[in-house]
Amino acid sequence: MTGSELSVDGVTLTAGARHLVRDVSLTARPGETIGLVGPNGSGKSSLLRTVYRVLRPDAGQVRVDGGDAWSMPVRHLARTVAAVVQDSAADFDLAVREVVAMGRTPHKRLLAGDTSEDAGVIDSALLAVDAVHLADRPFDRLSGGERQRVLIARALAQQPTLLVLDEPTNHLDIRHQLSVLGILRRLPATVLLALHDLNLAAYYCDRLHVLHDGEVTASGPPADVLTPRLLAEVYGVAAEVTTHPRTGAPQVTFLPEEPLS
Ligand SMILES: Nc1ncnc2c1ncn2[C@@H]1O[C@H](COP(=O)(O)OP(=O)(O)OP(=O)(O)O)[C@@H](O)[C@H]1O
Repeated sequence: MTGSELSVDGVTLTAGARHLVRDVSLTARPGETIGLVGPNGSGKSSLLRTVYRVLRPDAGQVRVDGGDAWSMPVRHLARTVAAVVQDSAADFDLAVREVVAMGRTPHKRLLAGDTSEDAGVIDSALLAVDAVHLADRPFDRLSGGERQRVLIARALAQQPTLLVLDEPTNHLDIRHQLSVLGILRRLPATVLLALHDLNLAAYYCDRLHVLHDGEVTASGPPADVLTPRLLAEVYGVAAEVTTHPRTGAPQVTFLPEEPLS
């Protein structure tokens, strides 16, 4: 598995008279982990939808390895881009292993069964998200965090070169948040993910893009982007940013408006 080059050039997305995303440009180089951060309603999910081809931009272009993502044959797109979306309505009447096996579909001929290679990829994906013990359980009876891990395993089994994830740590306990983000960071694939937790974004992402009211207001390495000034402007909160003495990553401490006592 290698990484794709992603280039979002001047993408604008509207709904009626509203701009959900306005003239957004960003890049992800092969193998980079790129974080999209910003307040609720700032346009993160909408922008991601233009990348994994659910919402067509009104203007601008999404290019993957130089080709227009919106002109690619569907099968080629499915072999290239995998998406893990928020609260997907995935009430599959399937066992967990079958859900993960769906990730292999773009690599197979119609109605072909699983090869031993497919089985190995599925096993590795289940192991990566700590879900081997769930393999035979019905997907629709899992907890929110277990489902999320299985959907991430399905995306890993797809072996994409570009992985797009909307709040992948949603529902996950802290151990699984750290392990999933560690796995994503180490993948050779290029990863674009929306995250709310700025400290996790700072630690695991090579670069961040900050969205505010549908526009990118800052881009760069986390230490350059996550400044008290930007956090005040974009989120309207006071914060202190230090460099963590052990991880070397920026660490954001939010300062409540009023002391508790
Ligand atoms: N189909 C739609 N029609 C109209 N408005 C929409 C539509 N989809 C999203 N919006 C609005 O667009 C804005 C951006 O939404 P989006 O879901 O992209 O934000 P977000 O940054 O992902 O937010 P969150 O952090 O809450 O998940 C919001 O104000 C939302 O209400």
